Amino acid sequence: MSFSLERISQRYLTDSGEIVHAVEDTTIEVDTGQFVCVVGPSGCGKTTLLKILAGFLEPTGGVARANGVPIKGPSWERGVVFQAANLYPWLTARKNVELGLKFRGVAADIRASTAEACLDLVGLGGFEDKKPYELSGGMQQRTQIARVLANDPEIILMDEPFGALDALTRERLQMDLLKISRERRKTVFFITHSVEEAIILGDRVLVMSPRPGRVVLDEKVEISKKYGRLLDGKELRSTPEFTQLRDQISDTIYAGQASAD
Ligand SMILES: Nc1ncnc2c1ncn2[C@@H]1O[C@H](COP(=O)(O)OP(=O)(O)OP(=O)(O)O)[C@@H](O)[C@H]1O
Repeated sequence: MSFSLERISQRYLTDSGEIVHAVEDTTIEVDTGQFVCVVGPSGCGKTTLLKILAGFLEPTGGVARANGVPIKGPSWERGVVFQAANLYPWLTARKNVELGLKFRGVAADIRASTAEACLDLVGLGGFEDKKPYELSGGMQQRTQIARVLANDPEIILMDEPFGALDALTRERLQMDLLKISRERRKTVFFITHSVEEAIILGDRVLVMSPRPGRVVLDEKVEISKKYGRLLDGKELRSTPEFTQLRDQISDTIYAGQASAD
């Protein structure tokens, strides 16, 4: 499923009566199966765009569409993964993953087999009956991803999903996510503060300016294509193309920050 943000602007009215101009006239078009990463300074409106795509927020200007249809509210077709896993502590991993299907009235046996398959997919086979407190942070995050995958969304919206994880777990989850999104041809909108993570995961990296946020750089990542196969994170990082792109993206972020100061 493709999606688009067309001339989106977002102004928030704060409790103190101040108007915060978070996003300004931003247009982004993303094709089915594309993995788009968004980077930019804190407060530039990344989460705002994700909330609009999720249907949690109606923009004050412009229109968001999924497959050409205006987004009017949340939908199972668009799954959201946040930085914190937000699992229900009294439910097992399996029951947490089943929850969305339960709300949709899916039969118990199908719920159970779907949850099992999704937990297996994220490497949590054997942990189905553990409660969140019995799982590590990385495992909880895997459970959250399994919960979203169980709904089989066409679009996955991810807000710093690996930000709180240690480097090793983060790298493992990055590779798992890449594999799953490619195999299942999901369209992914992925927010991160890590320029390296954006290049490793993205087919495309968008850089946003400081508030009011706009897209100031939109770069295709074609390093693996050039080498004729999918490179893993370590291989990718050691190519000159990676270093060049990382510097270009970082320079764009810093230049935007410097002009905002
Ligand atoms: N509900 C709200 N009411 C008022 N202001 C808000 C609201 N939500 C966000 N903002 C403001 O809008 C701006 C953009 O916020 P947003 O969370 O989209 O940025 P972000 O790029 O995701 O930031 P970060 O990288 O720190 O998560 C910020 O200045 C924020 O304070």
